[in-house]
Amino acid sequence: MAFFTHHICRGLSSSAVRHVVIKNVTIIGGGQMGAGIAQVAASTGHAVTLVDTNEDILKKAVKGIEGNLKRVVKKKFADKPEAGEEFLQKAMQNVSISTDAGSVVQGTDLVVEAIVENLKVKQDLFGGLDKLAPAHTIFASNTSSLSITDIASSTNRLDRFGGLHFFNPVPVMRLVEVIATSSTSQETFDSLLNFSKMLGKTSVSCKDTPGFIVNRLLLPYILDAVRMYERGDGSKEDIDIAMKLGCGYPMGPFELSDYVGLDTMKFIMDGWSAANPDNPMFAQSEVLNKLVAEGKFGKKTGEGFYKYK
Ligand SMILES: CCCCCCCCCCCCC[C@H](O)CC(=O)SCCNC(=O)CCNC(=O)[C@H](O)C(C)(C)COP(=O)(O)OP(=O)(O)OC[C@H]1O[C@@H](n2cnc3c(N)ncnc32)[C@H](O)[C@@H]1OP(=O)(O)O
Ligand SMILES: NC(=O)c1ccc[n+]([C@@H]2O[C@H](COP(=O)([O-])OP(=O)(O)OC[C@H]3O[C@@H](n4cnc5c(N)ncnc54)[C@H](O)[C@@H]3O)[C@@H](O)[C@H]2O)c1
Repeated sequence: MAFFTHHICRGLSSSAVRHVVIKNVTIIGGGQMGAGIAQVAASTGHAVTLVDTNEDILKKAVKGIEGNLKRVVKKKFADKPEAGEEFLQKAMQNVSISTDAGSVVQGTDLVVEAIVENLKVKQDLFGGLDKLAPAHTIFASNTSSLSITDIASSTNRLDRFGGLHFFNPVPVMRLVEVIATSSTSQETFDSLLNFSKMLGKTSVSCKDTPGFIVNRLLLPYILDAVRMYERGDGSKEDIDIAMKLGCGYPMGPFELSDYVGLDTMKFIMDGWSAANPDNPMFAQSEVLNKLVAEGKFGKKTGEGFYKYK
């Protein structure tokens, strides 16, 4: 099916381009990404339910969202405190939490999944929700590296399934990769593009290929940095400094890996190593495996490549 590119609709009048207006959003996974997506969706007028299996994670997520929004208010409404307070209250009223995904999805327009980077866990989640969500509900995964086609295969709504790959931290990073599979309907694709626009994001699209655009280019870069470090050619500190001062990156590869989460990095690596067993690029990283085995996942656990206070 030929898709509209999101800058040019190929010869069709605007009336032919339809999309579902998304108001109620269920975000599954209250970790780094889910909380960030919830913050942005709630502060742009969407009714958001953040779902996780762990109640404590949900409570921590809501506290983090409120803290981040207070930072936004301090800056954006510096000379309009009342308007700032109203913005904060409205956004927070848009956020609710639940540990019961099955009941929440029965009243939702869009499910955005941001759970652990494991294909079977994602498939099991969507397979169960598919039986409970209304027919019009669109499903989207925030996966970093898995195939949207493979994730969607556990459902019967292949036409209403796509990828929405946000970047960390979601409130700051302006990009969303909007991914259609060969079964995604035009209406679904346009709805996901429109939703991204309503969030204030800039979207790009590409085929449903491993890592989409950014991660397919980011993975080799980070892996080469890790190999350089493992060979003893340079310290992790100097490699980070070199890429920040030499290329203007806000974070070097080791800082970024700690920020993303070494557990997630390992999930991604394991998937790509298994899919490409003969490609030396995806050979396992000893230093990554050791850190993860020791529970050192980076910023989220207080230690990864670096120690955090
Ligand atoms: C190790 C082996 C690896 C094996 C290979 C596997 C590789 C796989 C591929 C990689 C993984 C992919 C992961 C994912 O799918 C894709 C990604 O998300 S990649 C990550 C993209 N993100 C980045 O590159 C982030 C780069 N860093 C930055 O932009 C900045 O450092 C920062 C994080 C924004 C922090 O900015 P600073 O200026 O340093 O610090 P401040 O605290 O002043 O923040 C500035 C500004 O931003 C606001 N802000 C910061 N953090 C948050 C937050 N969490 N939520 C909301 N707002 C935040 C802060 O308020 C400031 O705003 P201001 O107050 O100034 O208006
Ligand atoms: N961390 C990043 O920088 C980043 C960026 C873009 C995309 N992603 C992708 O987003 C997803 C989440 O990443 P993260 O960094 O937020 O992970 P995270 O570990 O911070 O959060 C994952 C959350 O999902 C919850 N969870 C796991 N299984 C669940 C289930 N069956 N039902 C409900 N909740 C469940 C966990 O309790 C946890 O709170 C992954 O697919 C990852 O590849 C991560």
